[in-house]
Amino acid sequence: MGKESQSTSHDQPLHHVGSMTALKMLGKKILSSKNHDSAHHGNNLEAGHPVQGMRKIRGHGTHHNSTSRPKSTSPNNRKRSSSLFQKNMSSANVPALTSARSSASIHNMVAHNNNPFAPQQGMDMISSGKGVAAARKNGSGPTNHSISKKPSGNFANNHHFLNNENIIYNPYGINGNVVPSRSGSAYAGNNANANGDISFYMHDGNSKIRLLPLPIADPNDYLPDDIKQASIHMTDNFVFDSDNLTLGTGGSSEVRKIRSAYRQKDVYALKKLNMIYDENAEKFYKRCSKEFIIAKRLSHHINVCNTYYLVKVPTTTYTTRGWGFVMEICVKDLFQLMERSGWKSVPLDEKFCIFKQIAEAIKFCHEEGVAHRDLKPENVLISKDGICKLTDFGISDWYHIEPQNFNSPVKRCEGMIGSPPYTPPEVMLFDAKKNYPESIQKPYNPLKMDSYALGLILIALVNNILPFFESCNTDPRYRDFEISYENFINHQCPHFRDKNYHKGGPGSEYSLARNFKSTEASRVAWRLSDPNPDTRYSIEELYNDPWFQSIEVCVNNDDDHAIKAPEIRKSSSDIAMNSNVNSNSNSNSDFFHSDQDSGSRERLESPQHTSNPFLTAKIKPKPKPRSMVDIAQSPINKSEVASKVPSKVVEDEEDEGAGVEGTEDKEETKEEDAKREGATDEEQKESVRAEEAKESAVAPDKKAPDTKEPQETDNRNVLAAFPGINKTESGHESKFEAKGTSESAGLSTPTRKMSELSLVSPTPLQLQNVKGRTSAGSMKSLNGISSARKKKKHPIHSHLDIPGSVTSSSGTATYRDRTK
Ligand SMILES: Nc1ncnc2c1ncn2[C@@H]1O[C@H](COP(=O)(O)OP(=O)(O)OP(=O)(O)O)[C@@H](O)[C@H]1O
Repeated sequence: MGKESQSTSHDQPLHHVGSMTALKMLGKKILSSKNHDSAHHGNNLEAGHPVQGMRKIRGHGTHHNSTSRPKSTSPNNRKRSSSLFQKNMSSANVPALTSARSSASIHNMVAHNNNPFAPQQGMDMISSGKGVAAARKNGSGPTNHSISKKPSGNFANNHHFLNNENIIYNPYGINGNVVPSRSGSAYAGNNANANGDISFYMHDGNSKIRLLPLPIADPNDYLPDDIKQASIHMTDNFVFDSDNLTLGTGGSSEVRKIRSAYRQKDVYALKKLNMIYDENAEKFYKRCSKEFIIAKRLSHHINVCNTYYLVKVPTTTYTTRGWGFVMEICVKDLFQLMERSGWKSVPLDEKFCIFKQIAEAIKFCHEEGVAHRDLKPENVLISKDGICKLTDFGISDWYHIEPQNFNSPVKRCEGMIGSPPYTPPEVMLFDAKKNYPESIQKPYNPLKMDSYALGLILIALVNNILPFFESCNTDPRYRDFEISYENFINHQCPHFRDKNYHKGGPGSEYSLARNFKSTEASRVAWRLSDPNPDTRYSIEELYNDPWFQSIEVCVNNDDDHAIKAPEIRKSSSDIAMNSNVNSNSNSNSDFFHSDQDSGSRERLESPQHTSNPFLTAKIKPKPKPRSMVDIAQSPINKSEVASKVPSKVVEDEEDEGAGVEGTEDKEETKEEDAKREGATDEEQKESVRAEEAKESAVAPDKKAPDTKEPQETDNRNVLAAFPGINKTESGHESKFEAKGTSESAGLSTPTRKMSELSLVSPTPLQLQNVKGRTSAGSMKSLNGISSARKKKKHPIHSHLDIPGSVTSSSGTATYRDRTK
């Protein structure tokens, strides 16, 4: 193995990439897009040209029973990467923490990737062997905001250097030749406009970006019955955050902050999904619905990021029309923690806790019949409580030959997928760029992909570096690792690979074992990252390992942790009915509602005649919207006011026990009511115009609508007709969010750290942090903590409490909590 490199400081000035300007004229759009990293990363990163040659491979592997055997990497392959390298690594001969780009052939992404849980019509593409892959692109993506560009060239010259860190950040391993564009958007193929789809001309400031053709499909058409949704429009119940905050970007998505339309404090993430490459609309819908189905079904574990809804997203100044996932919002991803300068000082037991939480998530996925297949730090989110949450099931798949029969064997895969170096060597053999002979490309076990990635993550967590760039013999450092591995077994521990062997692993004479400071821990890391998949630890073996069992974690799945599920009051039926009434005023709109989204809308408009079994609810017809003249003559709708009374009573009852927050929400609502009732005629007219305009676009700083609409009761009926809806959410309703306690806790200090920056109540994690720094009296002063909170297990580690390179007040701004 190579030697560890010396840390050298190469501070670089912080470059902020400017936001794109929004402009929409004559069917052309340039959407504004703020970069989030400049706001959220505490490190000083200088942008540079992405590393050429670094890659993250991501896509859908093909299954063994595929008729065609696709080659892996193609020019169209999806690329995404994050890279942390030690500075001077070339001279030191050892790479620092890296994650490399991912790419996968469009043609192999979904081969064998069937979706047994989707409606039949949705299965064609998924089992056809044709898939999609997306590239994370260079340019203005949020994560790239804090990195500047250097001329692209050889590998060593294209690192992103962290301030005071000898690691380099290259989140997407993007080729510098790529024309910068908004991250997460798709490039059109040459024939993108061949069908005359006018949507081609609607773009985000880059002519290569495509939009879905109109009408946007109804998500319910692609979902199995049990997770069909009452509300299919994001704007039914959510609004974009007016800060226009981008939380992250991926190869096929942009993640933005949204808020409940009813409780402004309730924030969620919207993963807006983009078409990729030459993907057509149908492939897009099937790909995205599959990801959603997997994510939704896994949304009942504390270490899995909750995915709530698959919704239609309108064209707004924030985003282009399409589909998106409404998700639990997190603070950052693990990669962003690991790149912080303070990461090196994080105690090992905290790192092991993170590792075990990720393992918990993977174990859960496997128990649910899903292989993640793209496990890496970027796909582990950290909640505001410091809890690890697995996300991004874009290339996950059901791994049983018969997906619904968990007794059926594991389905083997073929093809290049995943993210080097987390992609194991047996998968790298399918990388077309490596030109390995087909004879050595063997179908692989997708579960062992997850084991290997876990091992690499553990090594990266502990060493603050990644041991190599790619897990294949074209990487000299990987060859070193293989040789070390064989040496250890041949010369020191011949039984190391034996089942139930739980004696010591490699010691400090091995560079990739040294920092574990325990041969028990190094045993687990090495067993998981065994180059040989046949002897590599399975998740079951990992859980049998005594050292792994001894790791103390902050949270368990049965802990009473609060995940505040989105409140759904309006169903799409309400919108549909409104759309119908207002359709004349929206004829020129590019909002999907205004177009002939007739399939779903017609059903929703007349539920009593619907053929959709999910819409047989006794939907009380919504009162016809009042005309502007009517409103001008009589600003207050008496019938509406009357109908509010019982509705309010119900809410009051519900709010009992909801604590301070419920009270505040009522205050907010009262304010709004007062405002509305005091509005002038002109304001009322404006209000109506705004309501009508909702069909064409969502205003950037849209206020939460009236929360006391009489249809609330009706919507309960609607929701009652959807057995799957809110199933996950109801069990996780937040039991605590005291108001204003962070202020009393004195957490707003100039040198405060990230976990202290909560603008509302401190999390248990924060309480733990505060406990370490304040007296018991101070703890008691953190009042407003409900008994429910006290029941909650206190995390024992401060996973978010990792200082970055920037300690000045300007740096403090970068710690802004995105979940507020
Ligand atoms: N729920 C969330 N809360 C906060 N940030 C998020 C959330 N989901 C995703 N992100 C951020 O956005 C980034 C991209 O998300 P994700 O990996 O799901 O996108 P993707 O398009 O599937 O990526 P790719 O396809 O390139 O692997 C994440 O790495 C993370 O930083």
